[in-house]
Amino acid sequence: MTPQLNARGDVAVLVPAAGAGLRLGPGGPKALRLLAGEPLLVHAIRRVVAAPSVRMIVVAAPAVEVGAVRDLLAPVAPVTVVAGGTERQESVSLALAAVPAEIGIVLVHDAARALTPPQLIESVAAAVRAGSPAVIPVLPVVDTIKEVGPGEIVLGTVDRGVLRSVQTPQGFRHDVLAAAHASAAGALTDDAGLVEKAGLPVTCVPGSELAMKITRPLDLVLAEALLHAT
Ligand SMILES: Nc1ccn([C@@H]2O[C@H](COP(=O)(O)OP(=O)(O)OP(=O)(O)O)[C@@H](O)[C@H]2O)c(=O)n1
Ligand SMILES: C[C@](O)(CO)[C@H](O)COP(=O)(O)O
Repeated sequence: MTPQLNARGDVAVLVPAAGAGLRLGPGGPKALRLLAGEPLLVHAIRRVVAAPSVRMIVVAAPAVEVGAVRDLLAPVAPVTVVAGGTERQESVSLALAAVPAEIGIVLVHDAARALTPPQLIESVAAAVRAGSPAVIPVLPVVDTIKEVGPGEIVLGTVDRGVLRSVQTPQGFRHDVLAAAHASAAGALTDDAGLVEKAGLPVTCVPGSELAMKITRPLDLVLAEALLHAT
């Protein structure tokens, strides 16, 4: 039986999944690439549907794959599938348009972070519910970070104590995310960046190693190992 969403939940999760996956190399859209025999998107959605607050899931799929993605996800969860855009930001905007006004909290979650645990989805949603207009999960930066100039000459060492590596799901009050996307000028790599530009506070909560983004070929190998270790 298909797992059901919580009709009393207060959270919609937008899942941008329309990217090409160029950094992963040839093999088709990244969200449909296989991890332990199943598409990354299936792994991601299975974890989203297991989060008790989630009432609605909207997937932005590659335009030519919308029908196939509907069929793929039908046994996994009740999802709305829309065609994504050429940039991640456009895919998120198109998915957001499908969310009814009465859902108060909207999370944006990369299909590429396929192993993100349901608990992280809940902790981001809880922080928005507690009053933060925008919430991001973060991890400390573990490498020494250098600023470099022309000719790859080091200009200086950045204080990594003030840096964070940012993950998804990123959580927002619905009105805040809608306003940020409506006034977005120029593409940014994450949704919280749009809210920062609007001058609103963005709150950090602890992220998860399992929410790693599958970006390059080695990440698929690591994800497969993590899948078997958890
Ligand atoms: N036009 C786009 C671009 C990206 N994404 C989604 O945004 C998430 C984060 O993007 P990234 O990991 O960079 O994926 P790709 O854009 O596919 O990767 P690449 O830059 O290597 O092509 C992914 O789930 C991806 O499918 C999207 O929905 N629409
Ligand atoms: C949203 C994101 O996953 C947060 O780390 C990231 O910014 C996506 O960036 P990408 O360049 O599209 O991979």
